[in-house]
Amino acid sequence: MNRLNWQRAVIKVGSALIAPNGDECSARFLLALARFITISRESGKEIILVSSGSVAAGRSKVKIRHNASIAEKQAMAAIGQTQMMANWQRFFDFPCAQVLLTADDLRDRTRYVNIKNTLRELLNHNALPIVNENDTVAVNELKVGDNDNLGAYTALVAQADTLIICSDIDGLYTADPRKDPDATLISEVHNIDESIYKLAGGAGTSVGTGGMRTKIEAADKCTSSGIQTIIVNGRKGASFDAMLNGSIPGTLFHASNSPKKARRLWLTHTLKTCGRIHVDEGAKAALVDRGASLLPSGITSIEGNFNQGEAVEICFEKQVIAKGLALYNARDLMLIKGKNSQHIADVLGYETTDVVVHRDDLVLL
Ligand SMILES: Nc1ncnc2c1ncn2[C@@H]1O[C@H](COP(=O)(O)OP(=O)(O)O)[C@@H](O)[C@H]1O
Ligand SMILES: N[C@@H](CCC(=O)OP(=O)(O)O)C(=O)O
Repeated sequence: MNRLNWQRAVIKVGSALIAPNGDECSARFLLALARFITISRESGKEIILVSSGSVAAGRSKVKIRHNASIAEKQAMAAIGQTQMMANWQRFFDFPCAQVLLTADDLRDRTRYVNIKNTLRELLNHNALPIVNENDTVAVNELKVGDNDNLGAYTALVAQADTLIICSDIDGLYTADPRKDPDATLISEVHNIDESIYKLAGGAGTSVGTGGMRTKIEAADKCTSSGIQTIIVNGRKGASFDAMLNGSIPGTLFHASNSPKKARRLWLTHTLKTCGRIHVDEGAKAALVDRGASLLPSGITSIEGNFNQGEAVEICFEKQVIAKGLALYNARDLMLIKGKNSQHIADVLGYETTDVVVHRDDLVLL
């Protein structure tokens, strides 16, 4: 029997739970989930929500007599998004924070780093980040397109260890149970291959966009990066009671590695380095002995012309001691090297963070 073990989760909630009638938000299926979020947070766990439902929530406010055009759907999203956020906020005493993203934001290195920093800061300040696609600007070419995959990207950028997809079905079945009465629930998946993808039909409900295929795609992205993925039935309060007790009520997609190990492998072997940061003895000791982040004060020189978010080698006396993602580009680092972090804004006119390489993005070699 698998036990649920997690510390930082992204919880994806589908339109079918937010707006079960296809228009207007409802508390009906969210109370049990809100309780799960509150209790989990009280026990020290971190949660980021990825919430669908803006189009469904705004549907009744945009009167149409035909199939909705893209602009009409974008208008529905603009109206529904604020309702969806307000609907969430009424369950919690802590602040809900709206984060609207497009695929373009996730592809752009600088924006990716900014998203990551913002999510980290929101969690540090005890807020509940609620992510959705920025539907009013995301035309087809710029779209992630469905919130299951957006949930996976969010889990990756937030370095979560778990993605929980709350749907209107108990988990992954051997076939779409709405069409095949003999379909049975699959409680765990160790390896996502073509045979798993073949089990999924198309989009399930009229308000949802993804169906089971996009949930498998999301699980595929996450598990290969060390993030376990669970599909549960968010319509059943019992699903959340079970998870609070450490059980897994739906389908568990096992992670191929621990997130730390997967990230270490990715940082060490997959990422191409674009430059070098040379550090002094104090910075080396901080990194190696204390597992600290790299501050500008310990930097002695810069090599190469790397951008923010690119991988660099960190060297002490010409030896590579670590590899990590730079939070400032080479040009700006030349200006702040050797300086105390509190002077970054004075020198550059802006400050993204007070560290140059965060310890989460750093691997010792
Ligand atoms: N093999 C399968 N197992 C479970 N559900 C499936 C399967 N294939 C297709 N589906 C459909 O996927 C639906 C869930 O997707 P969707 O309606 O997009 O939900 P959500 O709004 O939660 O994202 C189910 O209701 C079901 O009809
Ligand atoms: N951004 C869209 C999400 C659409 C979507 O993926 O819906 P779902 O399949 O219910 O998760 C919205 O808020 O309506």
